[in-house]
Amino acid sequence: MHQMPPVTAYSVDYTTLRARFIAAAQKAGAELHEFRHPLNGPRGEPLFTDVAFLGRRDASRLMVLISGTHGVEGPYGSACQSAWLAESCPWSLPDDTAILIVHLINPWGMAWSRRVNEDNVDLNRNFIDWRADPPKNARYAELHPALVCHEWEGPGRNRADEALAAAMKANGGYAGIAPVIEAGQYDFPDGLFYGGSGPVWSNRTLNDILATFAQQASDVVVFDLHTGAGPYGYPALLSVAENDHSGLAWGKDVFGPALSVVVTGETATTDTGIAATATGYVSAAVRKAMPKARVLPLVIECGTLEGKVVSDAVQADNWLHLFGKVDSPLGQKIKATLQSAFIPEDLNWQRTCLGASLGYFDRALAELKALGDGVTTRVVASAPAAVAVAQAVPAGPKTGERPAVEVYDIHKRFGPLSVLNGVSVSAQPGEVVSMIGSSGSGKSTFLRCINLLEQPNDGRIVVDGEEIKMKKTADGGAMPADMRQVERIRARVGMVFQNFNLWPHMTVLENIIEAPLHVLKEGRSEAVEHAHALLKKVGLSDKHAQYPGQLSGGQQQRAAIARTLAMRPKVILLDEPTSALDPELVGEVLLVIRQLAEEGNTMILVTHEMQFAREVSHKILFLHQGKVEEEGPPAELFANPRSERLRQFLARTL
Ligand SMILES: Nc1ncnc2c1ncn2[C@@H]1O[C@H](COP(=O)(O)OP(=O)(O)OP(=O)(O)O)[C@@H](O)[C@H]1O
Repeated sequence: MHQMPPVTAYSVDYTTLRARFIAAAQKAGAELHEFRHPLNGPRGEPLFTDVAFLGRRDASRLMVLISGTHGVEGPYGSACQSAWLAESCPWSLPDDTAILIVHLINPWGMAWSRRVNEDNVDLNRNFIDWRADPPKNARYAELHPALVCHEWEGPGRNRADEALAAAMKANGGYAGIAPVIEAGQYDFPDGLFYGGSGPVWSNRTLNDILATFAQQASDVVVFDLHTGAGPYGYPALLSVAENDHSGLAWGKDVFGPALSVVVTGETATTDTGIAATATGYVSAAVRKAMPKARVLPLVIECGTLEGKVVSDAVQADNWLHLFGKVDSPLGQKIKATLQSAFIPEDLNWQRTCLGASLGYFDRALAELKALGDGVTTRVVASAPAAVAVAQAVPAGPKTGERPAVEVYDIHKRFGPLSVLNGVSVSAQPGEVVSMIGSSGSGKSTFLRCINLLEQPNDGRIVVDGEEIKMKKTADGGAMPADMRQVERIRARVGMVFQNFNLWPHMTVLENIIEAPLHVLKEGRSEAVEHAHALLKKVGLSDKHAQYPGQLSGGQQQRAAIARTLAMRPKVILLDEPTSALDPELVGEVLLVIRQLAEEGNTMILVTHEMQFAREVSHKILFLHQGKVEEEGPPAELFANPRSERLRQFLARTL
């Protein structure tokens, strides 16, 4: 369904996006309305926020899609809106379900390629309660002179850069000052993340639109479509809220572990890449605008470049509009840098983000329709693997069944170095356990001990109810007693390595069928058929005849995952599966792993991708110096770390 989205390359031109959107909306039979912005675009073109409405105005179930809150991110949201409208034509909605699409709510920012609006306001800081005093951000005031310097280069700029570098050093890097900068501020109209001095045009217009089209609804799912935070090419599903509310439980019910909830607050933290310290989000606005409805506000956030790189691009753009000339060569360079920080000119990124987002839309719409049918089992057509993220009922551990794997009290020494000092873990069928911890804490060694790629010196390992027999060694340690049993059990434990470990002299297909043919003794045609199905699942149908050297790292890792799945493992061990990849290839692999989680595979994952671990895991183990220092469900462990060591680790990595 979403493997080849109709729009393959995003346009970054306002007029083109608008024309595409209107054409798609008309073809879909939507009711169209336009809201004229008071200012024009850079070529004098008039600017509008457009609204497409599908379904009956009195429908009680409503889905809302908002694009372009941060203008320059608009091409992604607009492409999603147009593609979804076009793809599902002709639309047939049940009487009681409607769709409201708000196209480019900050059209000025989109047309001028700015994240902010015409008043330098970050719209996602503007939806505060303007009857009260805006929040204070004293720490931003200290940083402001370093962030907003009138010189592009020269002594003043050097001093500003040095001051910023010193602030970063004192706070543990950019991650230490980002929560202050991105919290938003209401005192410096020329500053970054400025929230404004009152409701801006886009704020008022969104509220007008919701007052006109959304008042009748009682169950509402809202998507606000963003780019620029999180791992490259990974569209994360978030819900941002100042406090708990009924929509969040609904969201968890619908999307399960795929949904991360970001609870905001002055000192709140999150590993999602967005600012938990900020207020005034669109998510708050939509809830306020529909006080009687159950509203699930969602944000899709498609990761691009590192936080500091994106922030530098935003800072340069701020300088350009305050002190520079947009049409100078330097101005054009700054604009191009900003655009590529939010909309990478990378078809793979664009397709992945588009396809995954349409999957989320499908999922939400199916939920709304199911409410009306009184259907309790949620079913939605599944999208193809590499981009399918929004599945039916989210999987979870099957309690009451025999654990898929149990490991007790593992010890491992390398000569004098004691690497594991009694580590235990168990995973129920369908459970995803992630192991996190500093480099050298023993995570990989532990994983390798589970399938005896390393021989533990002590401990017990039980896979699918069968315990690996161990015998004592002369030095008082232990080793497997029966290598044939080890081989048999190993065949039930899949392993995905950091460096893929594909055979370079075999094609992708040969790599996948090799073990099923020789270890499982499957017939060739059965193995080949299964391999093709798995290649389809990981989005590599067309690569079966290629050699690993002809594939990108991300494709090789997806092929390696298909090879692991070919053995129909009881448990899959993944050892830092994305850490050897270029940043732009991480997202595609994470999406495949997330799909495996959602399909109910049992997995033990070693990873440094904290946000991802939080999303997909049912349980997280924090390892420190070869011991489990802390373990628990991700929400608890990340929000309330009990040990100082975990607190420090999270502060360093988030
Ligand atoms: N084969 C080996 N021989 C000797 N020492 C080893 C061996 N394998 C691992 N070690 C040591 O064991 C310790 C734990 O390594 P391990 O790779 O398990 O850590 P980790 O937590 O996975 O780290 P990272 O996150 O950097 O991958 C390290 O000090 C490492 O140098």
